[in-house]
Amino acid sequence: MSWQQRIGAALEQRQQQQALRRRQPTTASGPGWIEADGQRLRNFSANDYLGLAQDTRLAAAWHDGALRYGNGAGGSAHVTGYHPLQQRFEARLAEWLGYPRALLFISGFAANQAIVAAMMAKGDRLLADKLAHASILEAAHLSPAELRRFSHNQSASLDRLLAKPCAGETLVITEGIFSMDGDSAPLAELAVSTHAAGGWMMVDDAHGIGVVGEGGRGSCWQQQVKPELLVITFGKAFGCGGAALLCSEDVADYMLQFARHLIYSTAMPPAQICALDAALSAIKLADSERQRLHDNIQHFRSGAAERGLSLLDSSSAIQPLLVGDNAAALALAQRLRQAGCWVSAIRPPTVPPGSARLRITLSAAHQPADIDYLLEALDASHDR
Ligand SMILES: Cc1ncc(COP(=O)(O)O)c(C=O)c1O
Repeated sequence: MSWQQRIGAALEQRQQQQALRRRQPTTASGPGWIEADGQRLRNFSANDYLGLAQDTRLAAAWHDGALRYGNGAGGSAHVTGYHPLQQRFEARLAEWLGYPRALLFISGFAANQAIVAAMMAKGDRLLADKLAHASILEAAHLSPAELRRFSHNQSASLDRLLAKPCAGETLVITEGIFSMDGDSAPLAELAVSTHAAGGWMMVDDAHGIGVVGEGGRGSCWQQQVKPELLVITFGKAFGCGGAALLCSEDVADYMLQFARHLIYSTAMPPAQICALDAALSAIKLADSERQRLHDNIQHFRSGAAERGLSLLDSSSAIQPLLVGDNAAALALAQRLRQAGCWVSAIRPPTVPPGSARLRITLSAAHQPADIDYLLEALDASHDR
């Protein structure tokens, strides 16, 4: 088979499965709104849970930062790209979350790849939740360590895997709030099992940080759990981009030697760090936004129940409506778009086969009337 035939066959297969992915240019159009193809739509697909992605405080900090410090970091943090702003912001994050150290990464995907690659060696064992994010599983598949997956959120299933002997080290990985299902991991139970077996725990709290826990400190804070490795990302509630690992002094120093995504990649631009610093200040003060988001979630779930719409069991800002069939999920997303709501259809391989869904996300930027509008549109468009 030639390159051309291989690529053609893969695309054809995706097409036949109604799983071909396409991107559509969109622009933000005011908090909670998006513009696509000249149409302004209510946006129920973003991870901008607190409405910070368009916050002018962040924009001003980014703008001022670029004027003062330039556009790019100019090199890896190991060369000339480690700006004092980064050092200060890392210290601020560490203090906020009660860890000795924080290390910035340019994205959550890069952080997960780097951490798994640096931690895991041949003979080790990586135990990941079945629904762990692609960035974790991708890294795990590339790793020489053995990968086993435990049933979603089932500590008994994790216990069974932990009971098997392993000559090397064990790392258990889960998410705080799951990106596609919106439910929370039983972190305390998983931590007890992991530590009883002498393992370490890594939690990716991309969807919990800023949103849950006292002052937005995330799922681990909320559940009083302190994993050895905590990953937070800044593309969601922080309204920006980038990620950080929270860890011990030794782990941070170890990562600086062995995390190749840190060593061989240009550091985060200082102006972006200015915006992140402003985002952290905003998040610390965002109790009313978190309350509004919580109210929006309650409002949506009770409206969905009244209309007989079956949502997955989630109390987070991620409210999936299971459809099952790929084509049906796409058609429903299309009908909603015609009705003025942007909701993404998520299909395999992002989610398990047969579980295509609408991934509805709510934000503090939504008004109750926007949510009523979506509920009416869902009621009218969804064949149940
Ligand atoms: C759970 C989880 N981890 C990691 C990532 C990747 O983060 P980033 O978008 O910063 O690369 C995502 C985002 O899509 C996510 O949902």
